[in-house]
Amino acid sequence: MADVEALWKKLQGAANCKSLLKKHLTPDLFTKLKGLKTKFGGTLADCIRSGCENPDSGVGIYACDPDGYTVFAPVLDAVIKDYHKVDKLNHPTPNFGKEKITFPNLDPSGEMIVSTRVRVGRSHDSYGFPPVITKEDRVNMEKITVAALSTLEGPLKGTYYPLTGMSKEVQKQLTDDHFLFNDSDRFLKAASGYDDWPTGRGIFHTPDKKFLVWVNEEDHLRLISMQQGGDLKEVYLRLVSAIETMEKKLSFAKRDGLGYLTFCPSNLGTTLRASVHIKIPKLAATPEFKEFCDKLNIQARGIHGEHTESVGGVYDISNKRRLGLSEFDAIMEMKNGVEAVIKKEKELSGK
Ligand SMILES: Nc1ncnc2c1ncn2[C@@H]1O[C@H](COP(=O)(O)OP(=O)(O)OP(=O)(O)O)[C@@H](O)[C@H]1O
Repeated sequence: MADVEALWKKLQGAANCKSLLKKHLTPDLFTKLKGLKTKFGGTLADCIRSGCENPDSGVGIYACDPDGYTVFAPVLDAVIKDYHKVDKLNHPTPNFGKEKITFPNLDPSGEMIVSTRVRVGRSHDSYGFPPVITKEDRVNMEKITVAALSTLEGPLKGTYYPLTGMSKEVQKQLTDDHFLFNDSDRFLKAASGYDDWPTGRGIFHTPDKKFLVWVNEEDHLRLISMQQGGDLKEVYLRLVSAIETMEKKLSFAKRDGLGYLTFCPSNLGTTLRASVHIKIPKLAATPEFKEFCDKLNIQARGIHGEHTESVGGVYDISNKRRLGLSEFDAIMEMKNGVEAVIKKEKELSGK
């Protein structure tokens, strides 16, 4: 209890903090929630530690485990509604809309889009999230995930490479090439995301690295499809095929109204982030860039992941909304946003 009180005091003292945690964890709610525990043993302190220690957090709260979304719903629901801009938590049942994906390459000339990537997160429903799991849990989860992955066939057939024992050079190269994660996000670190690093973590990928799975990074699983250029249709359909196959092999955490559950509430619902790395030096230099993206429900990031800077006018543009819409709608929102970005960049370049 001393822990949660100290964290609360820190949050209260952070005058410039603009996180959703600070906005929605009222003194009343704090009093109501501070002594509760989930069935995985998770506490409010486990959820808010990162946001209290990093007052510059945008969201500031993680779920300690799948049950945290129920036990700490009074604060998490408010944060979720605010982040995803929804009034109600009535996420629809999954709908990938495979038969409706007929659009052509988003950048047939290949001049602007460097690469396209779509990812989803999935959580084992019988394990907690990083703040409440042990080293043994991580190893067990790795085992069941890898066993399921090893049954994939055809274009999804690949090999699992554990982080333990992987040389620093190989790790760096894979990370620089945008395939692998690292342990450098201070928000995730404060949320126990890197405890027992690198035990239980690894990457599965096909020989061509077009389908990859991150094991025990931020989420228990991240399924990723990516390739050079702007063929979003090919990238998305490959991912859907992988999701449908993995669903049959593992049991994932879901909640009515919230969709698939992930460690960070910003990811739940579809858990889908579809992005392009795209050269937009002109548009990005305009003062209205952020507003332009906001209006289209898209988000711009640097090209080495969230909280990084752009390099040479190349930005990561992705759908911002993941909850309250279907996977198909999330993909269409990203596609329409990217098309608008391309049009604007061309206009500004006089093309
Ligand atoms: N369209 C893309 N093409 C190539 N690499 C990409 C693309 N989008 C993202 N990446 C790479 O994927 C890695 C992970 O990025 P990042 O952490 O921003 O997103 P994420 O995996 O979707 O997770 P989160 O949103 O939780 O941070 C980074 O190396 C990033 O450069």
